[in-house]
Amino acid sequence: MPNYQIRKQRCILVACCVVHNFIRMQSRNDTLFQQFEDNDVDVVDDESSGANQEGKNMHLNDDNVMNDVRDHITGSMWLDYPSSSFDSMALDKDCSIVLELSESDPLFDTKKKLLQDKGFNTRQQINVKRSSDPNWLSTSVEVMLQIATIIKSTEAELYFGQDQPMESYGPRNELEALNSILQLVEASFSGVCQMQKNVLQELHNVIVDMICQSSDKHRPKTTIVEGYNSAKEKQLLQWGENNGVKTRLQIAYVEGAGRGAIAKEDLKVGDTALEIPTSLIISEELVQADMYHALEKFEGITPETMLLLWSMKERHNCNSKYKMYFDTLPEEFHTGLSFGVKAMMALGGTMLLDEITEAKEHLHAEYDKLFPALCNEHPDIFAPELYKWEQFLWACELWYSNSMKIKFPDGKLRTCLIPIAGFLNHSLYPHIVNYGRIDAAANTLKFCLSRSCSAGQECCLSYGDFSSSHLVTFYGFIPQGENPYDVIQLDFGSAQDEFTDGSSISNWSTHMVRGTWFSENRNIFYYGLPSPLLDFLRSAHSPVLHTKALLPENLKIEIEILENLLSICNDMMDELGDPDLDDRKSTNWDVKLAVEFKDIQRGIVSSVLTSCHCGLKRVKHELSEMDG
Ligand SMILES: C[S@@+](CC[C@H](N)C(=O)[O-])C[C@H]1O[C@@H](n2cnc3c(N)ncnc32)[C@H](O)[C@@H]1O
Repeated sequence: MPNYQIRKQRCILVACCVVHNFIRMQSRNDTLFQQFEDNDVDVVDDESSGANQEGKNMHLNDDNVMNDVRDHITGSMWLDYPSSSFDSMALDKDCSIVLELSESDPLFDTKKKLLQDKGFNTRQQINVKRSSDPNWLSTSVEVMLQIATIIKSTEAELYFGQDQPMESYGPRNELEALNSILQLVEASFSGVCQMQKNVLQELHNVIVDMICQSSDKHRPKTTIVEGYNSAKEKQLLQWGENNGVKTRLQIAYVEGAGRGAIAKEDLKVGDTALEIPTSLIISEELVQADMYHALEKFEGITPETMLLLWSMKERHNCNSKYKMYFDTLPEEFHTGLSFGVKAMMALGGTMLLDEITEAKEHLHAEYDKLFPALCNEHPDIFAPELYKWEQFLWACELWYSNSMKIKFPDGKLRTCLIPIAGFLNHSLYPHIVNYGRIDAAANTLKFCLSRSCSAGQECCLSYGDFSSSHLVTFYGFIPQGENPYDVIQLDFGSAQDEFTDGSSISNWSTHMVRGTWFSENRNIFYYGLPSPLLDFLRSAHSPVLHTKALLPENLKIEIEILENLLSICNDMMDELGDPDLDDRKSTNWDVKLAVEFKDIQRGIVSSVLTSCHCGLKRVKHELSEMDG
């Protein structure tokens, strides 16, 4: 078990006759993702699990600075591996495509149920054959997309996607699903007859068109700041190119996001925007023998912690191979871990306050385990002036906000810093979603486009399916646009174990809400609210099987559960309080971020309140019609 666990969110006791006198409500943003991503890593590579790595895997070891707050809260930083779910997707001889849900998928049961509900099997063959139907190709792709969307979905996407159109799974999911099908089609070209090749080519074109259409819907505005002096960044690019980096990106200053990578030319789906030789990647191999031997005595110390301590020293080494890289790094990182008192106060009423507080406490405790012991025992290796708390925090912020987990050809996952790739910013509508695997043949790390990027446009990655609270804590920003991963988790305590509803697609162990603007189904029995939550509340009300028939007894239950949810959300709103005008006027980066975060939380809760009110109105109206 990880050594760092976020304390559960403060509880609000909600008077509720429905669930045995009370429901304990907690809201927490990140637990879900921690669970999911940790699983994701295990699925990608069993060999890389801590058990098989003799204490060298940062995910599963106990005493690790970087294993750390971020991982223990929500998994990795830029973790973005192609999921194993599609490993068995294959094109058979008859030119039909087989999509298969991997049994090792951590959400196998939930996805299987959902696939079956939609009339698919976990191994589904789709015939791609010409027919008299003029839409034969797009129809096939639509079917594949439906299956791929489910296979590629995260827990939150499944939770909120139930009883919603497939588009509600979000743009990242859609992009990943389409690209997965595309990769399969591309991989199938060799060894097939010309007729099949023609079909595959047409299929390829249809998928690329769909990706382009989806991209046109989601074009976030980025403003490039003119006149930005990027001498250091240019030098780093030059150094990279001299050492084998191939790039079709240049560095510019992007309003609100610092430096970013801009396409130098039009880039198409599948193009490689950036290619970094493995020899330039900063990974655990760089920790010198003397430092390694001094550190290995610390029980459970991981390669990631060693590397972090290495980077604290290396940044001051004038002869470092990575001097140009270190020179481009900021003197200060503005992540949640550096929030001052005012910003923390501005976060009052949110879970983020607790999360950042605990993250800081954890880092302090980790620092105290290592220092001053290391400086006293090995002053030649750990010069005290390089290992002060502030420098340690700087290094933690560097690794949290700039590292990537990379899978190497030996099958191991390593946490790395990647010069130049470190300029890529995150987007909810990313251009690059699959990265993180060294191409063994080329011995490089490639960043290939999952959607096109025009010359002059910023090219962005997906760092992961992160909530704003995670992004604020470890990266220090809130992304542009509506973040579908901004969820508020509701913990109903023991009531949750007691009232699981067998009729839902899965017995969800956690319940949550997010902005109801993402939802399209506002009918009675749905209200724009997540079905698993409503089903849970209904079962808690009475354990009999509930139907969605418009009957007075059902509508009375609807009124009770909506009033119950209203009460929970009203309490949450009270906790958040009114916006503080002084905070709003503040020009401090951290207070501004805290205010923005709190506004997002208010927006989510307020949307749920509105949905409950509208739902209640409709149900009461329907009931009065029946009575009349
Ligand atoms: C890997 S670095 C990307 C390069 C960074 N912009 C720079 O100037 O060095 C990650 C950091 O970039 C910033 N960043 C990334 N994506 C962002 C976004 N969508 N909006 C605002 N800031 C972003 C955050 O400060 C984050 O900690």
